[in-house]
Amino acid sequence: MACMKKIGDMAQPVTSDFASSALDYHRFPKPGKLEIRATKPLGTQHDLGLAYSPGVAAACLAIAGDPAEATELTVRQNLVAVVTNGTAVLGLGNIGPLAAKPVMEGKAVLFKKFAGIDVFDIEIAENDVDRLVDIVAALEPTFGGINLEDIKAPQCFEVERKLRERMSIPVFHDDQHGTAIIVGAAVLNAMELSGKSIESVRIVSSGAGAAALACLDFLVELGAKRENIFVTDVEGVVYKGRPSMNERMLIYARDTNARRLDDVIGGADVFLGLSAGGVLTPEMAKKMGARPLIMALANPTPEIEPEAAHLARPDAMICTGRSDYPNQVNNVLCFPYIFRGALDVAASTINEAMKLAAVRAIAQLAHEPPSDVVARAYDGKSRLFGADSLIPSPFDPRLILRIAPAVAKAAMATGVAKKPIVDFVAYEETLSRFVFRSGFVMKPLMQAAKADPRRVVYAEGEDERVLRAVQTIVEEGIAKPILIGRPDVIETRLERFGLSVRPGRDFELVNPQDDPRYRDYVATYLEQAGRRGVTPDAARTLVRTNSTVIAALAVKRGDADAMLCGLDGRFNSRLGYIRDIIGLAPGVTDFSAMSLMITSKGAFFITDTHVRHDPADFEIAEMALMCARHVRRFGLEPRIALVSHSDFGTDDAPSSLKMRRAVEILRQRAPELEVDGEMQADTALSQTVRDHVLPSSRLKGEANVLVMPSLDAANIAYTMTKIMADALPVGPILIGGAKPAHILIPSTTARGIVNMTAVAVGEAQSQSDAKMLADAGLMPLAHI
Ligand SMILES: NC(=O)C1=CN([C@@H]2O[C@H](COP(=O)(O)OP(=O)(O)OC[C@H]3O[C@@H](n4cnc5c(N)ncnc54)[C@H](OP(=O)(O)O)[C@@H]3O)[C@@H](O)[C@H]2O)C=CC1
Ligand SMILES: CC(=O)C(=O)O
Ligand SMILES: [Mg+2]
Repeated sequence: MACMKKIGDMAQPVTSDFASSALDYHRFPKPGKLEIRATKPLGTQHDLGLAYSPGVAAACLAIAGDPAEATELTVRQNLVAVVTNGTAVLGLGNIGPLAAKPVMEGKAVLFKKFAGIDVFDIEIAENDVDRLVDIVAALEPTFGGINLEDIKAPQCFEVERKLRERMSIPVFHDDQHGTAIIVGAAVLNAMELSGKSIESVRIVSSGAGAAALACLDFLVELGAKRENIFVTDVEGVVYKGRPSMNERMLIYARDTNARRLDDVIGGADVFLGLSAGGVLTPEMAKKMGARPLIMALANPTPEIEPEAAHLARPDAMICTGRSDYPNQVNNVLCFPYIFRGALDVAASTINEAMKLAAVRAIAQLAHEPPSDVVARAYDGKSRLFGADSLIPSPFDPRLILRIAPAVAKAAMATGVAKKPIVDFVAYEETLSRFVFRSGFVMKPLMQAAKADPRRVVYAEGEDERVLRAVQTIVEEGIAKPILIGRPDVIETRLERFGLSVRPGRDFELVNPQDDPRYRDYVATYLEQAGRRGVTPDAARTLVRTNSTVIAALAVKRGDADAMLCGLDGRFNSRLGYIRDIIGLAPGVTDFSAMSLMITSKGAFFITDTHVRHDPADFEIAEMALMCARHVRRFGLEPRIALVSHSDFGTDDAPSSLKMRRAVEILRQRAPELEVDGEMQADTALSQTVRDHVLPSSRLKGEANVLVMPSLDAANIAYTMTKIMADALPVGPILIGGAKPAHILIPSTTARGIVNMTAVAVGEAQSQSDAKMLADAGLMPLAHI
C-alpha cells in the first residue's frame, strides 16, 4: 500500500507560525472572510428608484399576491442560513456562539466557492432547545434552507426534528447528515477494496455525539448491523445500564463487560473517530482486523495522526477530516452540493432518498478516471481509485456536476421538489459553467505545482507583495522560492510585516552585492549578449545592479527553473533582458503574452496583450497554437476565436483579411483545434449571436480564447474588462520563451504573484512551446 503522505508542506495548525498566519488571514486586509455584494447597478437616481422606493413596492406587492414570486424577485432561493449556538464547535467543544463565528463564516465561504450559494451566518446565544427552535423557525421568510452547524448532541437531534416539523424549507444538520453521507461513501468504497461486506463488518466508534450517532444510523441504513457496532465516548463503552446515556445512544448500548475503547477495538474492521484528538493509540490500531479502515475525523486534531496509524498498520486505509492528507472525509464534500440540488428544485426538505443519492454519487465519482483537473491536483499522474483515493478530492470539479443533479432528481422522484427541473442537460451545463468561475480556475495549476514544486526566482525580492506571496507559496508548498534582494532589507521587512518565512530555511536568497557566482553570471551574460551591444563593463554593472538580469541568468544557467519580474513596471525593458539572456524557444517567431481574465461570467484568455504590436497572419496562428497549450494546463479545452471588427467577411479591411488568413493557416496546421474567425467579440462569446451570424461555425459554445488582431485591441480589451467587469486578471503569461519567464505589471497583487508562480511552476514541469509545436509538425511557422 502507498505510504500515507501529507499533501504539500502545510504546517500543522498547532504550530504558532500557522496559527499566526491564520490570524492574519482573518484579520487582513479587512476583518473576517465575507462581505455582501450588490448584484444590481445602483449608480443613478433611476436605479435608486427601482431598487428602493418607489420601485421596490412593485416587488413587495407581487410577493404579497403570490409568495412564490419571492423566488424570482429576491435572493431567498439561493440563500442559506448557517446556524449555530456554538455548543460543539469542531472538536473545540462548547466555546459559545461568538467564538464559533469564524467557523460559520468559513462554512459560508465554502458554500459560495463550491456551489455559488449565498449564506448568512447566524450565531445565536441560546441553549434552550425550544427557544432556539422558535428563533430559527421565525427566520423562514428569509431563507431557502437552514444548515445547522456545531450544535451539541443530544440537543441537536431535538432542534433539528422540531425545525423540520415546523419549516417547509430544507433543514439539515451538517455535522450529522453531511458527515454521514461522506462517511457512508468512504465506507462503501473501502469495503469494496478490502473485499468485506458492510453487513458483516465490526465497527467501533469513538464519539457518541451528533456526528458519530448520525453516521452510525446511516451506516445501518446502508446495511451495517447494529449488533456489530460498539460505541464509546469520554466515559468509555456505551453499555446496557450505563448511567448518563441519551435516547439516541441507548439503541447502541451493548450487553458487555467491556468498558474502554481499548477493550472493544480488537478485530474491528472500521474505526469511526468523531470525538477528539489522540484517542486512538498505535497499540489499539495494531489490534484491529485485517486491512482496517481508520477514520480519524476529529477536527483539527485527528484521533490518530495518519503517519502513526500507517506505521502501526501499514495495511490500513486511513482517512482524516483535514485537507493536508489524502482521503479527506469531511462534510465539505457534501453540504454545498446537496443544498445546490435541493435549492435548485425548491425542495421542501432533504430526505433519505436525497441523502442516498448523494452517497452513491460521491462513491461512484471516486471510481471514475481522474479528470484532468484532479490528475493535476496531485502528483501530475492519475490517482486512480484505491486506498489513498477512497473518495473524491474536495477540488474535484465534478462533485457539483454529479451530486447536485442526483439530489435534484431524488427530490423530484420523492415528490418534495416544488420546482422540478425540466431540462437536466441544460441544468448540468449551467453547473459546469459555475465550476470555472472565480479563483477555482487556478486550482488545477495550484495543485499540480504543490505536487512537484520547482525553483522560482523573484527579481523584486524586497517588494512587500513578493514577501507576502512567498509566505503563502512556502506554506502551501507551491514553489521553492529564490529571492533577489539585500538580506538586511528582506529580514527587516519580514519582521515588519509579521511574516514567518526566513531565508535559508524557507527560501534561498541571492544578494546581488555579494554572490559567489558573480563572475560566472557575468561570463554567461557576455556569451549571450556580448554581440548585442552589451560591453564587459556594462555586464559587470548590470549583474550587480539589475535584478531582472540576475534572475534571467539564474534561469539560463539552471540555478532556477522559472522567473518572475516586473512589479515596478517597464515591461519592454524587462522583455529586452529576457530576450537577450533566455531567448526564444527554437523556431518561435517572437514572444507574446496572454492574459487570463476571471469574470463573474466565466474565465477567458486574451492574446497578445503586451508584446506584438501588429502580428502577421502566421504570427496570429502561432500565438493561437501556443495559447491552446497553455489553456489546457488550466484543465480547459481551448475554444479559440480570432476576433476583429468584422464578422465572417462583413468587411475586407487589411486586419480582417489577416485574421481570415490566420484561420486558414490554423485549419491546415491544426485541424483538430476548435477555432474560427474572423468574428466580432460578441459573436465569439455568445453562441446565440453566432447562431444568427454563422450557425455552421466550427466554434461551439462560448470562446475561451480571444486572439486579437493587434496589441492595441488586446490591451484595451484587457484593461476594459478588468475595470468594467471587475475581472480578476492572471498574467500576463509570457509565451514563446526557451524557459519560463514572466513579466508582471505594477498592479499585480500578492495573490497575483502566487497565481503566476503556479503558472510558472506548471510550465517548468511540462514540455516547452517549441517541443509542442515540433511534435505537432508545425515548425517553423515563420516560414509559412
Ligand atoms: N470530518 C468531518 O466532516 C466532521 C468532523 N467532526 C468532528 O467530530 C468531533 C465531534 O463533533 P460533534 O459530533 O459535532 O460533537 P458532539 O459534541 O456532539 O460530540 C462529541 C462526542 O465526542 C465525545 N468525546 C469528546 N472527547 C472525547 C474523548 N477524549 N474521548 C472519547 N470521546 C470523546 C463526546 O463525549 P461526551 O459527550 O461524553 O463529552 C461526544 O460523544 C469533532 O472533533 C468534530 O470536529 C464533526 C463533524 C464533521
Ligand atoms: C467539519 C465539521 O463540520 C466539524 O468538524 O465540525
Ligand atoms: Mg461542524
